[in-house]
Amino acid sequence: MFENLSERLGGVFDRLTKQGALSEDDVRTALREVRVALLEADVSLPVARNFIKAVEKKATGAAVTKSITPGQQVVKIVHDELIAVLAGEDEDPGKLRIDNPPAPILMVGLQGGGKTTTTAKLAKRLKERDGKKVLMASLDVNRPAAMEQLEILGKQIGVDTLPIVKGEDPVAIAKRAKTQASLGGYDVYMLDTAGRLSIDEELMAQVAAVRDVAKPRETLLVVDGLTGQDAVHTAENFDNRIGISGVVLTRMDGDGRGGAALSMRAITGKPIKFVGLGEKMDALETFEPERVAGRILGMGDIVALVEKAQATLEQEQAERMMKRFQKGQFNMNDLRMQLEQMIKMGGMQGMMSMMPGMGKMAKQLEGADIDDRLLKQQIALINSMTKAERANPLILQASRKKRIAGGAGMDVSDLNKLLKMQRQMSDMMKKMGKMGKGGMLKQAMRGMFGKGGMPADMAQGMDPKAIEAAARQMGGKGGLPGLGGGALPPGLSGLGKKK
Ligand SMILES: Nc1nc2c(ncn2[C@@H]2O[C@H](COP(=O)(O)OP(=O)(O)OP(=O)(O)O)[C@@H](O)[C@H]2O)c(=O)[nH]1
Repeated sequence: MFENLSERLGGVFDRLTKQGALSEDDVRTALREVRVALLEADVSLPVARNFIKAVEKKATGAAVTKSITPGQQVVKIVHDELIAVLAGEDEDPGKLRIDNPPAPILMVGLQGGGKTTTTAKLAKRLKERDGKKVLMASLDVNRPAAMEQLEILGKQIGVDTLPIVKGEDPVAIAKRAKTQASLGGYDVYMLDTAGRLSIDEELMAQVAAVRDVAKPRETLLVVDGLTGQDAVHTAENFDNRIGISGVVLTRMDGDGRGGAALSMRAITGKPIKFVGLGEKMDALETFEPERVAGRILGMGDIVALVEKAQATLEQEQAERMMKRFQKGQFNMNDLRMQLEQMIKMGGMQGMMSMMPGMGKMAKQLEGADIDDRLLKQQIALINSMTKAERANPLILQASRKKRIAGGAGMDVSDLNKLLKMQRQMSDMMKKMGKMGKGGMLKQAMRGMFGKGGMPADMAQGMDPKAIEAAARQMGGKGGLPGLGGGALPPGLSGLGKKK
């Protein structure tokens, strides 16, 4: 149902194959296409616009791990955002309020949307999955065939229907259904109201009158998912007049554009509880945002791959480094990894904005024209060392230093700064390792390599005094606000100074 969107996005994402953090241009190009694709999938303009805005914010400068491409990263961000919009706050969309038996469920919608079919499908589901005793009643007095249709479906699925009494009005039928449900020991009774070709006053008044006597626990709007924006308007109308608790989108098995789901959730704010996927009585499924998002993108594999790559890489790296740090080992390879990680996290600024108490500093850096140049130069210095030198920088004598600096096109004084930085970080690691018996280090590592930089739980898990002590150990003359003493190794305090 979302072929258009997936094909288009596939094309865009294929082009984004470079490594490194995502540049604004990469993201913008991709998002322009995403937006067109959303509109083509019948997502309404304001919804598409807001969607793009949210993704843009998350994607620009997003960290990219080694084993995935920026394109894959964008897919993941778009995917996550789709889920966020589709799911809203609902935890379990398929769960209905059917406490206090008999619980009334009111089914509303336009004619031909699939209301009667969905009533029966849902009754079958409640009976079979939840073991509920269900009674169904047709309130469609305008079309006697509709009442018979429900009766036939009831027999087919083994669910009772309220006997048809000719000449009764919908409110009277609703009252009779309630009485029969109470007397018969039913858990649920479902009221299938009459449909109209379009929304009209008479229809709304009739449904409102039924609602007032039945006081439904759930009022489910059944709409044809293929009608796109019309379905969204219908939902808005029914919600304003009757008040709905959820939506069932039918005909999602068709080959329509399907963007209605996204607009529906974003515009009405009502949860999509079920989707109809065919004419058969079993063709009703709980609405699963992950599945729909996967279908919209047609890229479930990539998303899983990205998640797996990130998780494995992060965990392996974190564990390996933690073991070394606990022993107080911190050589040039470790330093290089740290510097690379900093670049991936959006440079100094990006990293600091993720660290507790350092948001202010990140702001100050904003105007300071800092790029990743210094970090890259430091990495270049490390790269021009031999394997033995990286593992044990203590062996670096004057001649080696000259060779290394020359190889990286820098001065020996730059290399000395880098060496000092490595020594201080190594000392710090030793102290931190002893201090918290690994506890603090573990937190710090998880913060560096876990999801999304430094999580809030890191700040919570840390003793403020320990943070201060560590900050003091990290040295540096220009102390950072929010972290007691200086927090940056001296080599890094030269950031931003143009060479
Ligand atoms: N492919 C497909 N067909 C469906 C789905 N849900 C309902 N239908 C079909 O749509 C047609 C109309 O469904 P009804 O349940 O009679 O529609 P209604 O909203 O009750 O219509 P009125 O009773 O006239 O108000 C039937 O042929 C159903 O089998 C679905 O999810 N997928």
